[in-house]
Amino acid sequence: MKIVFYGAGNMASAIFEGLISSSLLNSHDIYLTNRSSENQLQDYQEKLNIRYSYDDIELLTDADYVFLATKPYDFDSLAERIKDKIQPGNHFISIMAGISINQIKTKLQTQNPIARIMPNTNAQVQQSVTGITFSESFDAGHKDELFKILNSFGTALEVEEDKLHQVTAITGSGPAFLYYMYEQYIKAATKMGLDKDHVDAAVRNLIIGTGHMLEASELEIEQLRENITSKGGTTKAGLDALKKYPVEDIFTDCLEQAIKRSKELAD
Ligand SMILES: NC(=O)C1=CN([C@@H]2O[C@H](COP(=O)(O)OP(=O)(O)OC[C@H]3O[C@@H](n4cnc5c(N)ncnc54)[C@H](OP(=O)(O)O)[C@@H]3O)[C@@H](O)[C@H]2O)C=CC1
Ligand SMILES: O=C(O)[C@@H]1CCC=N1
Repeated sequence: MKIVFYGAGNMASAIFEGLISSSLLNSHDIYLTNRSSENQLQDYQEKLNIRYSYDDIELLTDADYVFLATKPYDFDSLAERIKDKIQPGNHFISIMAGISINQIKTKLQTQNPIARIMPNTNAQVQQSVTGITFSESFDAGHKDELFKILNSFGTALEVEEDKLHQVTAITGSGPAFLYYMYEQYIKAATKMGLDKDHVDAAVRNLIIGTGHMLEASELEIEQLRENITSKGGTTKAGLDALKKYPVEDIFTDCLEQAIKRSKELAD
């Protein structure tokens, strides 16, 4: 199999690093290119043994899956770069937020199969939650094969194309929203009289351990929380303080704004 990444930035690298670690593919199945940051490609060649090129004919010839992994606003220049060099067997996989299959089809001037995916950077540790939607021309055999590829770096779920806006906000951007909360928790914790480095390490372990509990336990999240909350105890005191703030409203606003921006990018 030959997989090409147009764009080797934060999201693409999480995917190809996750793919290689999963051992579904080996590094020689993957080719990278970007706009101009050749030093990055050289680093990946040295570190992961992945080949790179700026020759689009070499890249696209015999490529089964071609990941479109630029920022949405760079897609026009990418489309100009490759539209005359597309090969019949190329299946395009866009990770770009907002840009529709129809827009991709029009800009690339192609009838080749196109899928849109919305992964997240947890792909790097094979834990991406990935939404996927297909163009009509994507046949069943290639759909199955692509699901195998996506499931090797997490869990893929097919959704209607117009639902990708929600997926983008909830799980695509989601890690950033959670990281932001953790940052605030660490900032607050460092005011409690402990050494900053210790707090940082302790909270990282707290987050990792809590994630493992979610994975291992069959209990609802609410029940897991209640199991920690003793009557008249410290947790209840802290939670009562937290409940004075409209936490759900804050996250509703956060997700609505992210969905709105995804729709704006589509326009
Ligand atoms: N970051 C995330 O968590 C997620 C991102 N996404 C989507 O992934 C896409 C990429 O985001 P991210 O990885 O963060 O962005 P980065 O800025 O980290 O990477 C963008 C990459 O695109 C390359 N590029 C730009 N123009 C061209 C071109 N004309 N030809 C080839 N390569 C080009 C850049 O190359 P160079 O360095 O040489 O300029 C760079 O390698 C976005 O569309 C985003 O919506 C989706 C889900 C999650
Ligand atoms: O911020 C963004 O637009 C991209 C899409 C999802 C995560 N990062």
